[in-house]
Amino acid sequence: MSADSNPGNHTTEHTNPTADGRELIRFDKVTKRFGDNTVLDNLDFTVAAGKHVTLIGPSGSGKTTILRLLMTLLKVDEGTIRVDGDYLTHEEKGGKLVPAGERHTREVRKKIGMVFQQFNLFPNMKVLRNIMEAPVHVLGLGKDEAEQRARELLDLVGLGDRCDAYPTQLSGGQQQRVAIARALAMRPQVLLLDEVTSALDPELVAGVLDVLRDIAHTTDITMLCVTHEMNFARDISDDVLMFDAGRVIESGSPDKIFSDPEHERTREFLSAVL
Ligand SMILES: Nc1ncnc2c1ncn2[C@@H]1O[C@H](COP(=O)(O)OP(=O)(O)OP(=O)(O)O)[C@@H](O)[C@H]1O
Repeated sequence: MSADSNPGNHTTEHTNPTADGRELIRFDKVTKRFGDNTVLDNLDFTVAAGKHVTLIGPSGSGKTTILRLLMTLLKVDEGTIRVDGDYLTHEEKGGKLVPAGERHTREVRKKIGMVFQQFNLFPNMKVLRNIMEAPVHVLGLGKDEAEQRARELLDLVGLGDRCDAYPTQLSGGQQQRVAIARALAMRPQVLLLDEVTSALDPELVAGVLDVLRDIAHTTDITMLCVTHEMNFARDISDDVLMFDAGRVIESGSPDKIFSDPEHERTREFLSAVL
């Protein structure tokens, strides 16, 4: 599984007919600290285009921090992150790598969509407008085209008949499906999923996971997913990365990680959650 002799360097390489082998996400020696708490420690990993990668590990091991760094909601302390070859954390100026400016960051971030634990919909906008807002205002898409895209995505998530509802008129599961459609409306190359069912009542979880399974199996979008839903992780993942204390301690296919983990910490973690 490792890309080279560095045990911390993890590369996704399982067969996926939709992948073209291009590297879409690359973390190089990324360190992130909060005060004297080192949350990510010299982390290297890559995700190839079209792959679905799930991050698992104990609470506090740094999984969400990785997604927040990719969304540029946090900044790295050391190291670099690249998305589809472009530096997210830095930009090249006069042949030198310098910390990225706001404009550069905004451009690279357009390649990334994220669905959060809390749905974060705009409460004062109807469902259709929630989805159209960013394509119109960030991508500059015409209103008709944005609306057509939004309607198609609402059909995809099974909510084609709720265009005119306000978020508060929907169940949590429906709101999360709108949030998925909203993330996809930007046509991102990578979809980040951060414990997207954790805030839902149990009976609403399956509907959201079914939509995501569908997207995983019928599109070529790259996914990086943090979840405690291990059956879902098994279903959609090409690769599973097991985190502990800010490092990837083990990675491999879901069959390998869930059925025959090598690391004692992985075995302990799985016996606690499965
Ligand atoms: N904004 C912040 N300020 C200070 N500490 C933070 C901040 N965000 C995260 N942390 C700390 O960083 C560590 C990693 O947090 P992170 O949310 O990435 O873990 P996680 O693996 O996603 O955990 P969980 O499964 O519980 O969501 C934790 O110790 C957390 O308390």
